[in-house]
Amino acid sequence: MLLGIPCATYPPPGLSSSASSCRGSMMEVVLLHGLLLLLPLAALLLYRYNATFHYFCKMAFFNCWIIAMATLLSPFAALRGRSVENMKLLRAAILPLKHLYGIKMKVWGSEHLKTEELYVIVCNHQASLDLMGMVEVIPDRCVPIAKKELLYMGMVGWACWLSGIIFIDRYRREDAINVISQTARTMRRENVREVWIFPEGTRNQDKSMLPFKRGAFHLAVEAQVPIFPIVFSPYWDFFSSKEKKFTSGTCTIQILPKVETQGLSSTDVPELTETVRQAMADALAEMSASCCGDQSAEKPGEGLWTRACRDRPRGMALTCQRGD
Ligand SMILES: CCCCCCCCCCCCCCC(=O)SCCNC(=O)CCNC(=O)[C@H](O)C(C)(C)COP(=O)(O)OP(=O)(O)OC[C@H]1O[C@@H](n2cnc3c(N)ncnc32)[C@H](O)[C@@H]1OP(=O)(O)O
Ligand SMILES: CCCCCCCC/C=C\CCCCCCCC(=O)OC[C@@H](O)COP(=O)(O)O
Repeated sequence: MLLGIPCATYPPPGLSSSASSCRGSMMEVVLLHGLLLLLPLAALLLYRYNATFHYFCKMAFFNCWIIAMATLLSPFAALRGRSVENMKLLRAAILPLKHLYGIKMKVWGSEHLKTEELYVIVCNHQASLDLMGMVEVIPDRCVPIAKKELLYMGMVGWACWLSGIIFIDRYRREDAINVISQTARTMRRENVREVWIFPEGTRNQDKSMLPFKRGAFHLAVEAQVPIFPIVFSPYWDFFSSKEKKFTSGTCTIQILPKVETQGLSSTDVPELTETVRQAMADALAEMSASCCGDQSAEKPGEGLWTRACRDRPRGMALTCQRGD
């Protein structure tokens, strides 16, 4: 009996001897089963020895994890309605990923965020893996500002919306500015939540950070709240989407001292933006040199905060608490 077809009637009478074709069919089945066993083995070997395959598997797992968790958690989050409280669920869902990927997170300066006042966080943006670092440090009442496209990612979009994530359309400046101004008004009026923005506006794995968009700085100035710059060390050692590399490694997250915006107005925003970017570029250069042996990152060597503190615009209060 082969695949439910009795050998005696397969092949039909009149063709070659039934015994030899029966043997042939058995061979096919054995080969088929062999192939089915070999495929996972080949996949395992490829995963072990082929960096590109390894990269795509890990990225696929990352995305599947996010989709699965969003699907599982959204119904629970929906019970609460749209609320920043749901960020805790997202956080809990993403926290285990670092263990699965063997990525060690080191956080420096977390004491800076232990304050009752509201603030805006600005952070460099390298890849979607940043989510793993974000959940290490994001304060309880903090929501990210994200591109509108995320909202259309099915359950992921719904989970984001339920968690109070603020969406902007990057290609419609007026709309985006309105959303940011509304966020500033809510911060001032309700005094309830912090905001996390990636001021580069897009993912960037180059050695230096992109020029900063100004929305985050207008937001902080309009709301008259301080800015906390956060810098993630480069992922080069363990992750690169260009080189299709994804291994285990260490990421250091440095929370820099706050930059005050009290008394500043929208005319100070360009200088404020540059001051904060420079401080972050300095921190990134130091981290690049120490974590990844890189000496060529943007303007290294002058020391964290040194330039930002020394060169800050007149009237711009910058609280230099480290290495002043
Ligand atoms: C378990 C399930 C889990 C699911 C998990 C999923 C979780 C996901 C959460 C993670 C979210 C991460 C998402 C990351 C992103 O999506 S990054 C992309 C979105 N972010 C940004 O784009 C950054 C914010 N962008 C800005 O701030 C821009 O400034 C913007 C407002 C969009 C305008 O951009 P653009 O025109 O390109 O450039 P400029 O910044 O140069 O601005 C141009 C002029 O406009 C003035 N401006 C800007 N903002 C304001 C403002 N708020 N008020 C007044 N004026 C403003 C700016 O000053 C420029 O004018 P001048 O040149 O100064 O005259
Ligand atoms: C019904 C539609 C179903 C669609 C399913 C989509 C599947 C997507 C799967 C997983 C999504 C994981 C999303 C993690 C989001 C991480 C945030 C992020 O990194 O966004 C990038 C954004 O900052 C900048 O975007 P660009 O660099 O400008 O690009």
